[in-house]
Amino acid sequence: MRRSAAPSQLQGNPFKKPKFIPPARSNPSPNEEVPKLNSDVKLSEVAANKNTFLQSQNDPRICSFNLPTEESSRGINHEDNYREKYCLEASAKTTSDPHHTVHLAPKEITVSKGQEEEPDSLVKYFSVVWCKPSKKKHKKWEGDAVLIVKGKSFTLKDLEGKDIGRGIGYKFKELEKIEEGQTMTIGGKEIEVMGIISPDDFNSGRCFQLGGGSSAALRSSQAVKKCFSNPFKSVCKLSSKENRQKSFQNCKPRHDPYAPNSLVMPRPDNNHQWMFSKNCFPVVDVVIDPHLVFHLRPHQKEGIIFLYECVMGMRVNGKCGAILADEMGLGKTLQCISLIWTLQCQGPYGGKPVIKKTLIVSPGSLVNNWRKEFQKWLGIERIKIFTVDQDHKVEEFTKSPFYSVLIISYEMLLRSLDQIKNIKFDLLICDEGHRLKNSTIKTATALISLACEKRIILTGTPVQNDLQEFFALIDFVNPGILGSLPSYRKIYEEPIIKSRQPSASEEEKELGERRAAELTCLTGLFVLRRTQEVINKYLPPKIENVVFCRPGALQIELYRKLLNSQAVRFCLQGLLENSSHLICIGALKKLCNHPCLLFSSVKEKECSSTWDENEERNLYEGLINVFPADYNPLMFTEEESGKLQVLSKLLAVIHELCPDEKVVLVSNYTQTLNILQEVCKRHGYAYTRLDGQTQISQRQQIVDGFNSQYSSDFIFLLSSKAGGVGLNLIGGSHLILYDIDWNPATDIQAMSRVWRDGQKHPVHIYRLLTTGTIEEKIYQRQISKQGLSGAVVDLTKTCDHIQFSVEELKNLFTLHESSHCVTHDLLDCECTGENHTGDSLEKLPVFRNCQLGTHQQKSDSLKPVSMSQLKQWKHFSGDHLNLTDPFLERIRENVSFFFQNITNQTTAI
Ligand SMILES: Nc1ncnc2c1ncn2[C@@H]1O[C@H](COP(=O)(O)OP(=O)(O)OP(=O)(O)O)[C@@H](O)[C@H]1O
Ligand SMILES: [Mg+2]
Repeated sequence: MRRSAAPSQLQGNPFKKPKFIPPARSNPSPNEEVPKLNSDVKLSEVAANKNTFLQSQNDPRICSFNLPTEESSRGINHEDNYREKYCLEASAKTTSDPHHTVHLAPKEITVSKGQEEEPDSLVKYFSVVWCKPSKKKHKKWEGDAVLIVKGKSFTLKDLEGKDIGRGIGYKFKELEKIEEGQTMTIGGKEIEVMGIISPDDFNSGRCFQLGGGSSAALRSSQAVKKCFSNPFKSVCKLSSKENRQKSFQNCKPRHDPYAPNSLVMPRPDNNHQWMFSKNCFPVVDVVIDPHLVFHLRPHQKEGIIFLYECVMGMRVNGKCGAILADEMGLGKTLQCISLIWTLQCQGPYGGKPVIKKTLIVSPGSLVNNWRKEFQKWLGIERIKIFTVDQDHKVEEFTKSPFYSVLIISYEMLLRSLDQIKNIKFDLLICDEGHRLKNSTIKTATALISLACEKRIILTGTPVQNDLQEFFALIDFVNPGILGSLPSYRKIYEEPIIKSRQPSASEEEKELGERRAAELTCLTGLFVLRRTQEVINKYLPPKIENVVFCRPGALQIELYRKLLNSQAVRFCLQGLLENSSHLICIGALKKLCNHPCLLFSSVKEKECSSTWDENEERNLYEGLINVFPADYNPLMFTEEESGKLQVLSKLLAVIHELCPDEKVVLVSNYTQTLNILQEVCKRHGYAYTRLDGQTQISQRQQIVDGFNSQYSSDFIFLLSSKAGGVGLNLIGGSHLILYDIDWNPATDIQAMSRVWRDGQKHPVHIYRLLTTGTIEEKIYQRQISKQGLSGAVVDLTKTCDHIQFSVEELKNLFTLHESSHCVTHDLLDCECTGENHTGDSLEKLPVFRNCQLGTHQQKSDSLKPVSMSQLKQWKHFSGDHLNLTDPFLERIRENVSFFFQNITNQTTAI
């Protein structure tokens, strides 16, 4: 029989070959069975939570069988090596699975009408080749497939996971006897059985990775070949024997690996040496510059080892990408700088540098922050940095031999793509790289087109909430590792999503969980996320307050009027266009910030030509009459807004009690910032401002100015959406969130700007909400299950993405005038607001602080607090304030309720 087109026929039968080798297992001996995951290892836990299927990405129980051997990690024995510990744990838990059939509980075995024993639960899997039925002796096989036999029925799936044949009603005995080499006609296709697939290989999806064009084994072998032919060619060329001998003699580590506290990178194993050390250079220890090590936090040392292993292709065979998804403020920048500096000066083979040029792409507002961080950690002499801006073009970098690092914004990158493409970069770092989650957008396409193999994405946002976005990020750093998008969808996304439906069968649930676990395992090798807790101990205390401000009399009157408007009533009857409720919500939010904002909007609309047709007419009608006849929005008063009154008093007390401290004042709206700015002026507070309109080139200057101890600025006005991401505002130790966003990520991003490394003072955070209004509802949504689930951490998600039922809209459009705090009413708390000290914190489960452990998702500080966590906070009504907090004391008469939580309470406030 002639075998032709099926890929497995060209490569031989994969199921007769050694099984799929997990990519990072770098040196399995040829005869060694690759350990499979023991089902005892509770992989199902990983997927149990619908939204957290990848939460244990780096769970050592799953992945650590890929960790380096004792020999290969010898060099880092000066450090408390977290991996060694986990390696042992994992080896005890891994085992090979000899079974090829799945026997479910015997009670499921049924007897058919014909009394033929027909256990429906007995499922077998085979690798097959198929073609259309023909009488020809020499078959022309058209493709590989997976045959799934269950009872009397079967399904044939191609290697992209699509069903290509189905049949029922076969004789059980016929199907039972299927064996290797057998040919048969089934479902209109002729097949030949090539081998048996273990349930484990099927459930994990590995059988789809083998044999086909997207096979992981094939991919990695291709990648190996590619790397082998070109690994470090550009940086370590040797011409003559003489040169080589000379170089060999000079092969010494750049820094002493045995010095106390030295940080030494893992040595490459034999397999790596065979692939990459073409000139057979001796292996030399790569040692991080002690100057840097002195400053590094333990998690940063681990992060550098992780990044090193990834980009060196030591974790995933032939793949050199990584995602560092540490939470905000953990120092991703410093970890990358350490990596760049190390690879630029050193390498494991003869000490030759691994990289020459690095490209860093970041949001415009962070370009200069990168430069500053390089200077901060390495000084100006060690490394030459080039930042691209209006006056410094890429050409300058190209012409000069001095620069080794190019830093450019995403926007500039698009403009200079042609020049960038002509430069050979050995390392590409994309800061705030979650923007590449959509591979069709221009920036992503541009970056994908760059030839550089070593790619790192940095992001403070977890990457695993949306399976398609996850694919885009993974495929960017390690192209092809998850196969093609269609096959990824069939093999991972569809079963995982199906398994989360309430209607999913046990079988579907199990399959989804196994696929999720496999995906986790595969990607966890090069995705690392640690949470804020790892640096808490280096930070000063943080006092977080949620402050419920009583609305002003004018606000209440206007609020009632808006709720009685025709527009709101139509919304509640479902009579208006889809987006009408957004207009109503927008108006209520403006009113909460200050009535003058609403006044201006109404006046603006009245003058607009579209006023007559506009739905806003239904909303605003009669509203102007509620304002005093001579109302002038420019002459607004603080008393008209509950929050503004509180803010004004807060600023005064901070100014008075802490004259050396500064305040970051955040709003999502430019117009509101204008009001806040006016307040600063009226009180004579020196301020600086950064919003969407601020020139990118000026942003770092503004930040530096504020952070400087010599600056006279008291207040930093920040539009969080416009420029909050990635900024370090440690000059401020009080942060006031003036308004609330639907997306908790926006608020959390803003709040993380001050409580970070380098902060000297205790940090006070005030979140202002107007009691009983829509702001409370938005807050409740943030902290409720509904808000906590799903991709709440995605900064791009806006209110437009939220679907509201009429019931929810009714709740949104209700003003609770008599409650001190609707949020507290909802907590099921028995206290009456008399200085409740919160439920015992001991009752809370103890969460591990990094992804390498369990419960990672729960301790993720990017998640807003939950309702039950809020109940643990101290809380009290304004009337019962009985704390020594002088700041709260000063605002109590305008506040109906407080929640307070203190982290790191080591020193008195
Ligand atoms: N080991 C360290 N010692 C002292 N300060 C540090 C250390 N590591 C980082 N920092 C400082 O902490 C601040 C935050 O670091 P960085 O900007 O790199 O955080 P990040 O992880 O990129 O956060 P984000 O996700 O918000 O961008 C910076 O000012 C940085 O200089
Ligand atoms: Mg950053």
